[in-house]
Amino acid sequence: MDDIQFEEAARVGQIIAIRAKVNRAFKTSMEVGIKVTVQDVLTNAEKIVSVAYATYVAKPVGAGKVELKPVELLSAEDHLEHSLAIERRRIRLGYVQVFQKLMQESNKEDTCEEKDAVSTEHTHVQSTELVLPPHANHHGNTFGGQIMAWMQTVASISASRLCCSHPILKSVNMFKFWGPSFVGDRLVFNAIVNNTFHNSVEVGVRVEAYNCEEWIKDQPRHINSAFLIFSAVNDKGELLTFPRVKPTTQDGVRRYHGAIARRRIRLTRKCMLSAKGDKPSDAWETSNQAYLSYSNIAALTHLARKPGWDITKTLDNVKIWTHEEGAVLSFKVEMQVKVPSHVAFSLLSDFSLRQRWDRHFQTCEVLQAVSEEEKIYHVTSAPMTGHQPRDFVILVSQRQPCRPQEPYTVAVRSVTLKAMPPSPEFCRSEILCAGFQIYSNSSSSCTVSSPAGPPALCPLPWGCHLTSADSLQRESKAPPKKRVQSGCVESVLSNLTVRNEL
Ligand SMILES: CCCC(=O)SCCNC(=O)CCNC(=O)[C@H](O)C(C)(C)COP(=O)(O)OP(=O)(O)OC[C@H]1O[C@@H](n2cnc3c(N)ncnc32)[C@H](O)[C@@H]1OP(=O)(O)O
Repeated sequence: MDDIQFEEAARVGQIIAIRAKVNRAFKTSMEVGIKVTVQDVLTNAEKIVSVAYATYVAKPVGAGKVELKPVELLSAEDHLEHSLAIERRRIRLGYVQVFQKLMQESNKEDTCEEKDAVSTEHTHVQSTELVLPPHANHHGNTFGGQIMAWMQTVASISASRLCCSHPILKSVNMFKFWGPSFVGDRLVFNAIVNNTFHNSVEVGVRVEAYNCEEWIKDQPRHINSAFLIFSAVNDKGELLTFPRVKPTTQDGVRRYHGAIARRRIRLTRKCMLSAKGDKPSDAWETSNQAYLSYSNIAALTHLARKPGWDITKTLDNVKIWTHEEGAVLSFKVEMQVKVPSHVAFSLLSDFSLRQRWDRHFQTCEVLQAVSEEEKIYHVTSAPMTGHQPRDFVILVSQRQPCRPQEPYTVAVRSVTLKAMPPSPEFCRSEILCAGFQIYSNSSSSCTVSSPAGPPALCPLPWGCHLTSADSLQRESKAPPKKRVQSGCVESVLSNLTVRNEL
C-alpha cells in the first residue's frame, strides 16, 4: 500500500464514491489506483478524500504463482496511468534503500534533550483481536482493510496519550503486508509514538499473528508494520501542538530517527506536489531522487499525451506541433528517421554525444552517473540574447520500453546540485520539461517525438490532479499573453537538427 493522504473528512450523511482500476499488470503483481470522493447531498459539491495506489499479488490456493496477462488499454488516461505505474513501482521497490540511506544520515543527529519531553514508553498501547469469518475473504485471509482499521484504532489511542484530545488521521506511510493471517489467528497490535513534529505525531504499529500452536510456543509471525501520522484540533478547529518526546530504549532511538527519515521523504513529496512552475529547480537529495526521476518521466509522458496538439508546420518528414492551454504554449517536434529505435535511443540518450549534433551545446560534462538510467550533466551554451553564455544542470532520465508498443523515453529537467552552484561566468538557465520519445516503426526506422513545455501541467504521484487543477486555474487567470517557457524554443530548434545528424 502506497502512502495514503486524507485530504477531506467524509461525514455522516454524505455520499462516498470509491473508484478503483488496475493500472498495470506486472508479472505476478498489479497496481490498482483508487480514488475516493465525497459528495454533499445538499450542495452536490464533490471533494476528493484520497487518491491512493495499492499493489495486489495474484495468489493461487497453495504454493505457486499466477502470471498476469497485460491489461487492455482503452482510453488516453489508461495509457498514461499504465506508463506511470512502472515509475511508481520503481519508487516502491526503492523505498527501503532511500530510507536506509536517510537513516545513516539522521543517526548523526542528536535526540531530544528537552527536560520536559515525554517518554515515548508512556504511549505504548497493545490490543489483541481474534480473526473471525467476517474479517476474512473467501480464502480465509484476513482483509487488509480490516487489519488497517484495527491498526488505526490502537494507533489513535496511542496518539491520544499525548494530545488529550481526539487525534485525526492525516496520512499513512507506505507499507507492506509481509505475510498472511487467517481465520482463527490471534493478531497482537503494539502501537507506540515514535516522534512528534509540532502539529503532528507519528505512531508506529507492529502486527504479529499467532495460530493456536504459535500462541502456546510464543512464536509470532510479523505480518505488518505501519506508520500513521495524526494531528489534533481544539474546539475552535485550531491545530494543537504536541509535546516533544524522548526515547528511553535503543529501539526507541531507532524509531525516533526512523520517524525523522520518513518525514523527510513525506515532506519532499508534498513539496514537489505543490511545486509551482516559477520556482527554482529542485535540489537533488537522497530523500527526493526517486520523486525527481518520477516527475521527470511523468512530466514528459503527460505532456506528450495531452489532448489538443495541433500541427503547425510540416516539412518533409518533420512535423511541428503546438499546444495551447490558457496562457501556456508548448511545442512538439516529430520526425521519421531511418535508423532502428534502439540506435536512435542510444544516440539521443547519451548527452555527451550531443555537442556533435546540437550547436546549442558548447560543453557537456557528466556530474553524477547516478545509475544506468539517471545521469546529471552540466551543459554550457552560447548566449541567445545579451552577451553572457548560459549553463544548465540537468537530470537526464532514460527508460527502455517494457513492451514493443511503448516508446523509449529520454526525459530532461533542471535540478540543483550543491556541488555545482551558479557561477558569475554563466547565466544559470532552466529546462523545465523536455526530451524524446522514440517509437519503433520497423526494424530500420523509428519516429522521434520531442515535446517541450512547462511542468505545471504535469502529474505527480498521489493527489496530483488537485495541484494540476490549481495550476490550471492560476494559468487561466494570467494575462492573455502566450508564455513560452525558457528553453522551449531552443529545444525545438536543437531537436530539429537531430533529423539531419541521425
Ligand atoms: C480481497 C482482499 C485481499 C486482502 O485484503 S488480502 C489481506 C492482506 N494481504 C495479505 O495478507 C498478504 C500478505 N502477504 C503475502 O502473503 C505475501 O507477501 C504475498 C503477497 C503473497 C507475496 O509473496 P511472494 O510472492 O513470495 O513475494 P515476492 O517477493 O515474490 O513478490 C511478489 C510480487 O510483488 C512485488 N513486490 C514485492 N515487494 C513490493 C513492494 N514493496 N511494492 C510493490 N510490489 C512489490 C514483486 O516485485 C513481485 O511482483 P512481480 O512478480 O514482479 O510482478
